[in-house]
Amino acid sequence: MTDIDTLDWPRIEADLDAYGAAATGPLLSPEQCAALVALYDEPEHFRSRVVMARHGFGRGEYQYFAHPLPPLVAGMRTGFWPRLVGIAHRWTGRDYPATHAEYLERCHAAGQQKPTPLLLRYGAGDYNCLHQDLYGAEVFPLQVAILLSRPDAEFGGGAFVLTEQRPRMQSRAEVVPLRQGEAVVFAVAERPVQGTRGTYRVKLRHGVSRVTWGARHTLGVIFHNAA
Ligand SMILES: O=C(O)CCC(=O)C(=O)O
Ligand SMILES: [Fe+2]
Repeated sequence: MTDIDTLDWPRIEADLDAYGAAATGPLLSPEQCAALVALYDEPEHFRSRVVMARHGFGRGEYQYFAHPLPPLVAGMRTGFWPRLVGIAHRWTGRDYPATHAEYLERCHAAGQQKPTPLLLRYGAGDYNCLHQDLYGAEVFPLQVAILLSRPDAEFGGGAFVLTEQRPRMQSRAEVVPLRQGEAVVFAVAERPVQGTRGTYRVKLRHGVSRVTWGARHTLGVIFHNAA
């Protein structure tokens, strides 16, 4: 695994400000990716399973991790946190505590106790409709998704897609190509844009285009908990 602190943070931060999303470069090793994928078939790690077609969310399924989170998953939350709080503060004007553990206390006070990190599994024909991962009033504005499968070797299609809705304008789409073990950091729901007459906010949604063959797995890391 690459140390989160050694990722190219000036470039990631610049991409986040410009596009609302940034690929990190290599993060997890193929062995770590395989170990996370293997967890999917061990139900004791999870608090709930969602079959996307049943809710109109798309096609495919995912499971939310239960407490205690596997160390690698917990490490993604605590490791990314100090690198994201400055950006989140600039975007929202809110102050965030130095550690993710302290932020969880804020989530708990807001009635959001359930862990939100999740493992997603897509097969041929599956896709994830454009959405925002909001689970209550407490929202941390950035999240991370890590591709665990090898594109073009284990699956085809299945692009990570973001759309951005500017006020009174048509939507813009952004595709973030990822390698196995690479993460994308992206805006949960909105981001500020510097306009000529001050700052305005654009709405973002993310999803995954249709997987044309094979199996695609991702680890989703959301920093706020769920009600
Ligand atoms: O599978 C993906 O790439 C995206 C999953 C997702 O929606 C998320 O992590 O919030
Ligand atoms: Fe999502």
